[in-house]
Amino acid sequence: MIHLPTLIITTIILNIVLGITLLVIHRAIPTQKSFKTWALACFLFALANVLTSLRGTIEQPWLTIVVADLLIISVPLLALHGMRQYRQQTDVPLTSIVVTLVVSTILLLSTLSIAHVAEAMTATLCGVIYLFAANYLRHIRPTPRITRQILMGLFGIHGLLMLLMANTALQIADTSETLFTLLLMAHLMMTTMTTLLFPVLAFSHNERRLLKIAHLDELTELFNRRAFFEQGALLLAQNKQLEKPSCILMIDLDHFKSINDQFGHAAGDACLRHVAEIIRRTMRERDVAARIGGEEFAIALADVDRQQAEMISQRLVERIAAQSFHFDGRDIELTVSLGGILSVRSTRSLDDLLNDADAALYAAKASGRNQFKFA
Ligand SMILES: Nc1nc2c(ncn2[C@@H]2O[C@H](COP(=O)(O)OP(=O)(O)OP(=O)(O)O)[C@@H](O)[C@H]2O)c(=O)[nH]1
Repeated sequence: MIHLPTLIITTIILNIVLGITLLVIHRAIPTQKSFKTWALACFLFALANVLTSLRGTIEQPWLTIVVADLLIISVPLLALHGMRQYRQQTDVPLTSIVVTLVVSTILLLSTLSIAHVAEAMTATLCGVIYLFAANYLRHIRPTPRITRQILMGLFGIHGLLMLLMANTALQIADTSETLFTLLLMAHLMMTTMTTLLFPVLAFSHNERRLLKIAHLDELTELFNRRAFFEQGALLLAQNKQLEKPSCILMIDLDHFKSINDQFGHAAGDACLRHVAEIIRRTMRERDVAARIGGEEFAIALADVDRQQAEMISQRLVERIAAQSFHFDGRDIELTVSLGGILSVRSTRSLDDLLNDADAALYAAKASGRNQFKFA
């Protein structure tokens, strides 16, 4: 079993190294202030550990408990602040940090005489902030799902662990030091892994952002026409290699001109975003969905048979018709027509399949709209 002093020294050294690493990254990309914030969090964590370890040596509880605990609380606060800076790419007000630290100071001063209660309170606060941060990560997009999920998991575990630490601190009299050391070790591992993952999150986020500029339709954030031809062709090639059928769907809003005329262009844009969102929610990870023209969407489906393709098409048409759309307090009736083509041997080009899907779409329009047809 690792000794508590060894663990604390390891924590201090590791956090200083991590902090320096994050500062180096910040020097390389000075516009990303979040790295400086995360570096500060590491240094404060190291300092907090120095102060905490002095608890048995110097009789200055305001320093070894109040200041140390405030530093510990500021660590998840700064991690969260860095994520907010990252998401918003602007200066983020420090209000929430200041308010939390002021409230914490008051609570710490009032519980100072009962050290375990102060410790439990600090751990509880940290736990809650980590859980909040785990939830906040859901909003950082367009980051790859896996990076986000790992970080969310780490923050979540970290939050629960801190709550467990709070509980342990309250019962410290009957709890062995071993459990506390174990918890501290897990806490240390979490901090290290989270800090190491921040740059990964940031770089993959940046890469996604560049990808987004080149490949995404600005209005709907689905793929644009060019990206559809690239990604769709790739999917067809994969299907061909796996000897799986390929399916292309084309979707066109019904009477969209009259929606624009009646409710205005902004309402028309909102309708397009609404339809895109339903498409996004209906698609699976490997499907390729795009806005390929003004009010025209195309989808290449991965790995479906005729029955599944028809089920997806029906679901899309029905969902769009069923979900009433409101804009500026007014109800807009929105339906789409859908044309599909399923090529069993997948030897045909994307262009070719799109033409057939377009013909089927035309047939769906001719048959009265708000329906799907397959070629
Ligand atoms: N708001 C908005 N309108 C667009 C956009 N791109 C194209 N449009 C409009 O979409 C309308 C398309 O109209 P049409 O091609 O006549 O088709 P429709 O009225 O939907 O009729 P059907 O397709 O036959 O049901 C035109 O009025 C375009 O101005 C866009 O990005 N935003």
